[in-house]
Amino acid sequence: ALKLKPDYPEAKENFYRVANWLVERWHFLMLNDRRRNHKYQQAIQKAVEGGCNTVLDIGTGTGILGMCAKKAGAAEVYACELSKTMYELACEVVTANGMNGLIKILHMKSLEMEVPKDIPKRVSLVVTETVDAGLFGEGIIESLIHAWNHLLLPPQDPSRPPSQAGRVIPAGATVFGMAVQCLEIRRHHRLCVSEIGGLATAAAGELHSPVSCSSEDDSTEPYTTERLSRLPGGYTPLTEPFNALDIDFNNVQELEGLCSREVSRVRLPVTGEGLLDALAVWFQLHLDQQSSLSTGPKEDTCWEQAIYPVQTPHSRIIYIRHVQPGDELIVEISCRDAYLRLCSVAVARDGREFQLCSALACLGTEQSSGPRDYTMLECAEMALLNNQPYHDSFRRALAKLITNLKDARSVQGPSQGQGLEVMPLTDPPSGPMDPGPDPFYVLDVSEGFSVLSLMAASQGQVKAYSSVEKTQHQAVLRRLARANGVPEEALEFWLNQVEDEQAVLQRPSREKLWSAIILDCVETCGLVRQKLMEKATLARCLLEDGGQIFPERIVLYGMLVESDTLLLESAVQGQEPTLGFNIAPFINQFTVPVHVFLDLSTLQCRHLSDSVELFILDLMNTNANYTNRDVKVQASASGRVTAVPFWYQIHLNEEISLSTFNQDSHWKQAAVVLHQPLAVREGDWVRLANGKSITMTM
Ligand SMILES: CCc1ccncc1CNCCCCSC[C@H]1O[C@@H](n2ccc3c(N)ncnc32)[C@H](O)[C@@H]1O
Repeated sequence: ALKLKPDYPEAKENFYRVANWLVERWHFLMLNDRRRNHKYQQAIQKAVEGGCNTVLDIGTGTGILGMCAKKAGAAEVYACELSKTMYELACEVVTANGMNGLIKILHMKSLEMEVPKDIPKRVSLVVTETVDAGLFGEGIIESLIHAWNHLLLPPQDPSRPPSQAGRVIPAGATVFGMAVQCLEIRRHHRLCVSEIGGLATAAAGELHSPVSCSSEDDSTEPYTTERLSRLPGGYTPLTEPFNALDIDFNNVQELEGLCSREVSRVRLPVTGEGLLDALAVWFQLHLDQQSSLSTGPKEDTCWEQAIYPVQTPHSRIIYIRHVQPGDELIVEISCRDAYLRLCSVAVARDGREFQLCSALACLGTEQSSGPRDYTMLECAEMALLNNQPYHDSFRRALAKLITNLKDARSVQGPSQGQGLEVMPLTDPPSGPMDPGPDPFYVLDVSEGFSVLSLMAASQGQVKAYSSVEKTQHQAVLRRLARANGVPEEALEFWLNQVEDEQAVLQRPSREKLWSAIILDCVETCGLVRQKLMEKATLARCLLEDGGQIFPERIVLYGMLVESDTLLLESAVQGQEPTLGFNIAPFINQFTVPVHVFLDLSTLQCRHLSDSVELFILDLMNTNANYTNRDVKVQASASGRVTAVPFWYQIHLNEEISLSTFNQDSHWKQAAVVLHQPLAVREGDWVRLANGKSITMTM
């Protein structure tokens, strides 16, 4: 589609989504990390000069480590890469750097490689950086066990010359952990509020995010990742960093023993007072005896840390999770199924131990007894639930609308049917029950878990339709309804009755129209949802007189910033960071101009302008939109504009609006990163021409 109509916005947006998916953002960070590249190059050079002259690069990515080995003088260099996109890219890069035919690149996973099928004989050196923030997440343990058993010469020992011995770079790793208090982490993993939008939340029961060490079901992952140094609101260390694990990649017995190693327990003196929200984990990668790379929160490293949220039964959360100096935190460390698992199992105080989570559960040894006693919400759904201003704004806007409609009715009497024949989705209540005043019909088409329909139903005289689909989530809403005195029949689940989303926007019953339709406009990542305007246009036709869609208007704001951080995450900055190898033009094909999931409040950047209104999406009458309005922005300081971050003011009605850029917001922000930074002097005017997705022409 892009070739046919290059400026077709939808296709462009989809291409960027695909590019984002094909090549992970860390490739840019890694290749721009000149220190990391230089350290690997030094270690490889030393090994090759020390006699390792046959090399295998596992997970070559763009091929940079393989090329280091070749350049260091290795006789034979092999590389393997499991991603097709990266494999093809590595072939181009190696050729462009004059090493075509000198490095044999295989499109396969190292575990499938055999001697002599894929490489003629065992190699004396394996180099790899197949690690993620939790160290083992890219399968390095499994890869190295296989490499030692099938691809590497036997390890160094005095009886053999170095050229006949095998070794690995990195030589090993030291894993550190630290207990932290951090509100930003807490609000993504547990319910922190006892009331939202006028609804008491206790009846919701246990709510957990899908990040947990203890539960067996595969819908969870043991850890999530965060850049601790960039989290809004920061974090408070509750213990000193502790050594969680040491691993020697040159000792295959140790590698094989890792997964069967019994669980180790550490007792950590609590050194700070606060709520125990999570364990943060990072590591030092020892490339060889002399040099190492660290992913710690204090380093000015670009890497994230692994985060193990403390999942404690809500009932016991308060007095146990609040720790203070003098307490001891007991943590279990295990490597079940090749993932590093850390679990805070108990707090020791005055000689007694208070369990945080059932120790057995931490090991997943106890079979999950019966249906789990909690409900799983995505992290973004949990953060939304904790966003009180969001729910209060909706509650006030809904109340205002219902009041206006009641007043209008008392003036003109009950609204007559429009007489239009439509496919009835739910017949109005029939039978002896007193018809009472006609209810107001409210439809919530939010994505994912949303309590807005229940908030509408709790206004009274409202029949609310929720688009919540999962039975577990519907059960939570029903429990909340009962606990908050909302009659059962005031809340219906819509998607169970209709086959497709299009039908969702049909009329509630034979002759009724909707009083309000709640749309979900902005994705958590910071972008407007696709097809929003089409949905709004359809929804508007289904409103009764005086009815409203929420929000009625979205205003997009942006500003000019100078941010090296965003540049380093978006494109390789020339040949210098990549040891002089010509890699940038190849990997930069996958640069995407729009960066999402940003925490703009903590992004290192210089503001080069005030925030300005970029464009308006008027959902109540689409033809009022300025789709390609030009905006002029005046530079408030001199510098290089590298990006235009943007966010939204969501207007529910004339008086009530909420921003997607504030500390309670569950939304992250997005930014357009310029292809070429633009030098500006204070006072310069910059023209931002924006189409559907903001493009920058200056
Ligand atoms: C301080 C390092 C650091 C710390 C914290 N966070 C990130 C980093 C940076 N490292 C990220 C690399 C992570 C991705 S691994 C790099 C490339 O290797 C490929 N692969 C992975 C396993 C594998 C295999 N067995 N056989 C062949 N290919 C394999 C992947 O397809 C990927 O393209």
